[in-house]
Amino acid sequence: MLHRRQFIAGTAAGLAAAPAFVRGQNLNSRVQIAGIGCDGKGWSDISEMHSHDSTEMVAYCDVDLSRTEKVKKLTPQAPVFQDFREMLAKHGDAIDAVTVSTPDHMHAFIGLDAMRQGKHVYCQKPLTHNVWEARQMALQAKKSGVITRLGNQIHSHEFYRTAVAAIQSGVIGKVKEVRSWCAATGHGKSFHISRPKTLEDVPKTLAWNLWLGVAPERPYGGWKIYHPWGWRDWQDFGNGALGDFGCHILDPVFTALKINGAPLELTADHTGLNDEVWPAQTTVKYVFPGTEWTVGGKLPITWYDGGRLPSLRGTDFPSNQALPKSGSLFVGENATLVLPHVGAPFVSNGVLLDKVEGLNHYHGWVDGIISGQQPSDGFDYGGPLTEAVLLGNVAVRYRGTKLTWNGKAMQFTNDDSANAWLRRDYRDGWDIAAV
Ligand SMILES: NC(=O)C1=CN([C@@H]2O[C@H](COP(=O)(O)OP(=O)(O)OC[C@H]3O[C@@H](n4cnc5c(N)ncnc54)[C@H](OP(=O)(O)O)[C@@H]3O)[C@@H](O)[C@H]2O)C=CC1
Ligand SMILES: O=C1CO[C@H](CO)[C@@H](O)[C@@H]1O
Repeated sequence: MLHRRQFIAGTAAGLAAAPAFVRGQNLNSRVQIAGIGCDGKGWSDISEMHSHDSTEMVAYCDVDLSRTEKVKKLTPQAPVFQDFREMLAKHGDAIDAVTVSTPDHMHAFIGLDAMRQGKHVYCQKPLTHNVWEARQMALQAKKSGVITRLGNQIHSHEFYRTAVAAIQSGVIGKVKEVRSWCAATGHGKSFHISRPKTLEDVPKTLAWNLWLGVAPERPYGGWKIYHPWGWRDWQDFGNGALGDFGCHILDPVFTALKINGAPLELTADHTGLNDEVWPAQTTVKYVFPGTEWTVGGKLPITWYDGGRLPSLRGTDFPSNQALPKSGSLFVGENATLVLPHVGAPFVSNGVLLDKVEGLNHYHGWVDGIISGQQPSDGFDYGGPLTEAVLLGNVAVRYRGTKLTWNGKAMQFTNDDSANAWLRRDYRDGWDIAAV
């Protein structure tokens, strides 16, 4: 039998073309994973992958070495890098798969490069920072034949799975309309109007240029101005509350109603936008094509964030009953289903729902690599979901204007200027090639 390394070396030439899961099937060993982004959500992604019986964490990468203490304790033998490109170049033979848990602006740059090298990818939500990148991620996953999963772990949670099964059992009838909302008002910076004036020195452990990556240059502002965590509200790095929570809260809507098409049109309203940060409160009215689980040819879905709440309660939903802080209302022909964000779903007519067991989302990806079966929520699904979410932030730039969208052509059809917001200009040396 070939040694693992020999096997990989022997097949490396054909790797990009061959389905990469072939490696996992023939290894007779563990799935060897590298974690990119080691703290914050990265730490939970890494520890969950590590807890699978058939994995080995073989390398780590984080642009800030001060944030790698936990992974060094977890597997002291695994090398730690600051630049994922160096990690893949020097250690790539030992790596079957990667987790990408960096801030959003780097997901596509890293994820595409990894998939082009035949690595399976588990990537945090939203899948990318802009619509074009989401399309490229889905195309590359298909081209490389790798096993992918979006890191919206609640997709596999008992509550979301229960709601999906209930809707598909017909308990509320076909769905007429959906309202989804999120209490978050960004992450505390959505009222800032400009960048910090006082700048702190870059910590010695942090490679600021690598943190910036594809984004335009700007000085390191200080702890939590951008890194870690604070990047979410800034347009160059994150996508505000919609980008942060859309792929969580809209996920059961997409899964339950089998939405796999792009919206037909969308209109946004909000509390104000500058050139730097996303608005504090946003509403996006989408119209999607109807599906087998909806009434008629069109499905309205409305998104609210920053504490805005839906006014429409739907069939039989008592107007004095409080809505959860975040969640979705599925207005059906016969009743309304309320799905709190990570809360037990309930139906307005009091029908008790059959509980569906939750699954380990992270392990589902590893099991997919081992079996060669793409789990639900791969980039073929996470790409379109992310596109829909991020289209909302394009509409935010055209407050009050209805934008019509041709998903297949990836184009707005009634305002060409909006098409410029589908992707960004990449910093010199950080370009992303189309698939
Ligand atoms: N699924 C979920 O429930 C959650 C998902 N997320 C998602 O996870 C991702 C990360 O968010 P979060 O952990 O809160 O962010 P943080 O800023 O706290 O952490 C990101 C980590 O990635 C590192 N990093 C940044 N850029 C790179 C790079 N180019 N290469 C390698 N490492 C890098 C950071 O280092 P540094 O210290 O320099 O910033 C840090 O350790 C986001 O996409 C977010 O949306 C977040 C929370 C929950
Ligand atoms: O996905 C996420 C889940 O919740 C966090 C807040 O508590 C978010 O900020 C994060 O990005």
